[in-house]
Amino acid sequence: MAYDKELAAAIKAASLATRLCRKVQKALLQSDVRSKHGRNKSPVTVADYGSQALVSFVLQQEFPGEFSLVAEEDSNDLRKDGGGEIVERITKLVNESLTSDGSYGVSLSSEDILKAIDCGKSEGGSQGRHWVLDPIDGTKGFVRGDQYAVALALLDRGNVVLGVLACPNLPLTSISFAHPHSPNNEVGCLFFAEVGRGTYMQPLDGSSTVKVQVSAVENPEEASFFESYEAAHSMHDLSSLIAQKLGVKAAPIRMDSQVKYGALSRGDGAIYLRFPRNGYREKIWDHAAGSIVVTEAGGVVTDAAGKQLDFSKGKYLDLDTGIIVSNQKLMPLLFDAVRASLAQKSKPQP
Ligand SMILES: Nc1ncnc2c1ncn2[C@@H]1O[C@H](COP(=O)(O)OS(=O)(=O)O)[C@@H](OP(=O)(O)O)[C@H]1O
Ligand SMILES: [Mg+2]
Ligand SMILES: [Mg+2]
Ligand SMILES: [Mg+2]
Repeated sequence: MAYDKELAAAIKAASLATRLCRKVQKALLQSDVRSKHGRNKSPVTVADYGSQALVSFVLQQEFPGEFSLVAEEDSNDLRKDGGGEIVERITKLVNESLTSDGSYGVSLSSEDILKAIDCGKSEGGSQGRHWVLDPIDGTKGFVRGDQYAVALALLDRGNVVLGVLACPNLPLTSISFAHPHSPNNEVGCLFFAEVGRGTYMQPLDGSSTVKVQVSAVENPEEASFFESYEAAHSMHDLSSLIAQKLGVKAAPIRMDSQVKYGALSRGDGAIYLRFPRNGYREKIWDHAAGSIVVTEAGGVVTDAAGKQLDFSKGKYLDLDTGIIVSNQKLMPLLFDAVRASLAQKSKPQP
């Protein structure tokens, strides 16, 4: 089919990147965590950089000459004084991952690594093809030892046409409230979706593949919902008002990153609510892979005004107030509850 070669390359790149991330998460030292310059001082680790360098390198090998990548990280902080040691660590990690795979027979220099990271500087847009990468989505979760994802998607003329979501800490079986976390649960899932062909899930070793579908729940009382782990990333009070209006009974499932989209695509919960605080602009790499994984599993992803997400405008998503995700049956009810809750919140308090 249309994107078979791209899908195979994306699965390969994301799988290699998760090997690197798992290794780093196991041995995570505080010194591996840096604050990004400027905005919000969000954390970034050797694994974010290593994952981006690996995915960028693999995609360039697979698609020489026709390559555009929009990715979260850049090498600016690494090139500053004192960055040498961390670049060496990243280089070692990337080379170890490439050697363990054996496909490319190369050893990259520190400069090759910095260049590979900076290949992610494309602005995207509505023309041609662009890869979209979040090398670690949910870095805060990663550092905490919780959920995170390597999220890779392909845009073709502004539309997401494939997505791969590798979730190294997500149990292979449902995490819904009926089946709470169990320490014996095997973890590590990879979701992939191609436009018109559905969504599939594999264990990270690729040993089997199952087609997944969003939950068929029609009664909101039986639905459960996901939201950001970090209260700073989404207004939990607004989500709980929406849930209350819908009649949702279960407590929210708070999880980092696009793992929420993956879990929703296989029916672990039926609703994902994301309402960033005023002024936060959503980036395409935080939603591209997750959104196709959900829509190809039969779900719906819109902004709070009911409009489809538009990935064709460059690095940012231009959207109304928030992102809501659910199945087709619940969406009209959810949309009404969102509208009523937003109106209630915007009324001056007596
Ligand atoms: N203020 C604010 N509001 C909304 N979103 C923000 C904000 N700051 C950061 N981010 C982005 O959130 C990404 C993490 O996803 P989640 O919010 O789903 O998970 S979590 O709550 O952080 O655990 C996270 O992705 P990563 O940087 O890749 O981890 C950010 O892109
Ligand atoms: Mg980040
Ligand atoms: Mg992210
Ligand atoms: Mg990230």
